[in-house]
Amino acid sequence: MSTGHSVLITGASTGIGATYAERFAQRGHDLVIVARDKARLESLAQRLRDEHKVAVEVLPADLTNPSDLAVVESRLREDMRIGVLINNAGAAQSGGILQQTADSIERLIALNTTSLTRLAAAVAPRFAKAGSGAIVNIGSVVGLAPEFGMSIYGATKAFVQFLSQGLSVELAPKGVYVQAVLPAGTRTEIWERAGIDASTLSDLMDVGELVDAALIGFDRREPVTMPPLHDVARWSALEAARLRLLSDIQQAHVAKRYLSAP
Ligand SMILES: NC(=O)C1=CN([C@@H]2O[C@H](COP(=O)(O)OP(=O)(O)OC[C@H]3O[C@@H](n4cnc5c(N)ncnc54)[C@H](OP(=O)(O)O)[C@@H]3O)[C@@H](O)[C@H]2O)C=CC1
Ligand SMILES: CC(=O)[C@H](N)C(=O)O
Repeated sequence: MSTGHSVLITGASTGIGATYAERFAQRGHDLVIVARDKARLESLAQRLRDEHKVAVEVLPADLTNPSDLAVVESRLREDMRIGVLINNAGAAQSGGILQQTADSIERLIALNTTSLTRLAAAVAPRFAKAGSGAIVNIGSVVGLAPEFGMSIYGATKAFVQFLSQGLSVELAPKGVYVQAVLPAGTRTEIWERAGIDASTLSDLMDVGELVDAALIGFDRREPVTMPPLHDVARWSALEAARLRLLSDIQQAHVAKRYLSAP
């Protein structure tokens, strides 16, 4: 039997998104599940309806296609039952900027950042007006690691983290919860899709373990949830260092080290 609001999940045909769908269905929420592969969405939907007695609607969309994206945006703007957006759809790309093409880079940015931002922007005014609602954005620890060698992917994920923290500042006072979830390597199809042989990678996290931890962070209303980070004091220290750096920025004059040539 369904309870409470419904949840719209992007990238729900497999991996982290499909696991979120499973977990929210277990919690009794109706779902709207979005991805390109309609057959896979239908089969997941039927299983979740049968097993959990919730309503699951399939909304096939390629989020890099402006007209498909517009349909999902309208749905988020207009469907008053949707109380949670899980902004999960995303992809990675192997190689660096010298190997990637401008078109593949554009597609990656369109999916990982533009679509995620537009969906958040579509739902935020309704949530803010209602004084409730949650937006969950899936980033990655790679967004903290320019050294990792996935510059474009990492940059999209740094964007997701910054956006989430900024939206949290904007929307928390209006009763809207925004969570950034930062997984590390997790066992899903993302590797194969990016042309990376996952069998060469050690220690990938199980997707169920990842999503269960992310949902504990969600229930605690954490602004940033990093399931693979073992010592949370390290995140607090990074945030404190960032704030100290900001407090040393003096806009009116350059720092002394730039007052004379080398
Ligand atoms: N797995 C990992 O190691 C990590 C993953 N992440 C992030 O987690 C999120 C989910 O990744 P994960 O589950 O691993 O990846 P998967 O490749 O397993 O799943 C990606 C999902 O996104 C959907 N998707 C891909 N392209 C589009 C598109 N153009 N339009 C709509 N949906 C699309 C896919 O469905 P379909 O093909 O049917 O469209 C699928 O449901 C991503 O944002 C990823 O960056 C972060 C850190 C680590
Ligand atoms: C680098 C990856 O592709 C991975 N999904 C991650 O974000 O850790």
